[in-house]
Amino acid sequence: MHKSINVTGLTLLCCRSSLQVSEEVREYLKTPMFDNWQWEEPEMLVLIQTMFEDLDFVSEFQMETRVLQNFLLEVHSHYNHIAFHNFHHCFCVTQMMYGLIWLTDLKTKLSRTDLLIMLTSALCHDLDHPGYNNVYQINAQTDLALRYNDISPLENHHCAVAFSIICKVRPGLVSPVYPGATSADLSTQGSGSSTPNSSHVTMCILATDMARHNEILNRFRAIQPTFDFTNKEHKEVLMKIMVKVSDISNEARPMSVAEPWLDCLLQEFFNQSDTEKLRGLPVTPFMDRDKVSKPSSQTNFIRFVLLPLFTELTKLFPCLEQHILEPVRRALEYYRELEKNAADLQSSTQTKT
Ligand SMILES: Nc1nc2c(ncn2[C@@H]2O[C@@H]3COP(=O)(O)O[C@H]3[C@H]2O)c(=O)[nH]1
Ligand SMILES: [Zn+2]
Repeated sequence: MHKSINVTGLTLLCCRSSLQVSEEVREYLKTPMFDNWQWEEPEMLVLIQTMFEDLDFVSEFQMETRVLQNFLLEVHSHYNHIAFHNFHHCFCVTQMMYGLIWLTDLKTKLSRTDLLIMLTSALCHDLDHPGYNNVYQINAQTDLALRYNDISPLENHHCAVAFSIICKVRPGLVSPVYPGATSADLSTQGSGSSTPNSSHVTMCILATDMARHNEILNRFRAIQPTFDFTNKEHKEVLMKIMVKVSDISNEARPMSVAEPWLDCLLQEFFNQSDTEKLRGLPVTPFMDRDKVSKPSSQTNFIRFVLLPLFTELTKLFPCLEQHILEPVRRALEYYRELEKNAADLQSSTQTKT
């Protein structure tokens, strides 16, 4: 299901476009206001390269431009042409992570290695997503479910694909993040007591399985009042939370950016539930086109998933209130209003008939 893309052409485009990232765009890229819909995929690759540069990864880890570009091209080619879990989603999650790093001033609180792990995890977190979720994988007894014994089959697969890509483009890019690296960087770039290794990227990607949402959020809630950036466990929970927040952050973006994302998500959801119906599998209720509407999908998701998660992160970083919490509250009001209008319309139609 990989895209057939002319890699040489894309590389050329990358190189050409990299000359054009203005100071203004670099600053805009650091905000949750960023509008992904205005950019083509080759431009997004250049923007991701810019993120690596502006977080000093390129200089700090002596990344060769060619190796970094090869890595990004491999990542790009391993996202599928599907409605939601595609390269645009990968870009948005990575860009939100990048924005959060700047907004929370994490550059002064975590090591460059930790930040590289977080950005790499965001980039790789949905690699080769087939457009059908874990429940489907398990119910349909797919190869992925069989391979991973029904345990986070998709997330384990995303990690496996990430590894295969990283091994392919090694050593330039991954030496600070992965074990077995010969680079002396490993000993100098480490974050205190924690030696960076592959398990950190795996840890972050596996944390995106929503089946583990409450477990991870509750742990963060418990440590949040006494949070200590030098505590290894605290830091790891924060890294997981940052990837999770970035992954489900569409509603923190301007409505003009967020709403088309919801259309994409529902398209993928409905496709899955249609397939479930066709194959006689249990139908996932929140994906069922006969039960779900745009407003009902969002009011529940915002109230029960987004607000509790974003509120907890905002306690640690109060500056995030205006950047992620307020837009999500506005989105809730917007969808509540739509839900109410739809209910009013339905009851007035019923009265007439
Ligand atoms: N209803 C709703 N679900 C979302 C939204 N963003 C993310 N999700 C869900 O959160 C999940 C995060 O992990 P997945 O990528 O597997 O699938 C995602 C969707 O099921 C959203 O804006 N609305
Ligand atoms: Zn995702």
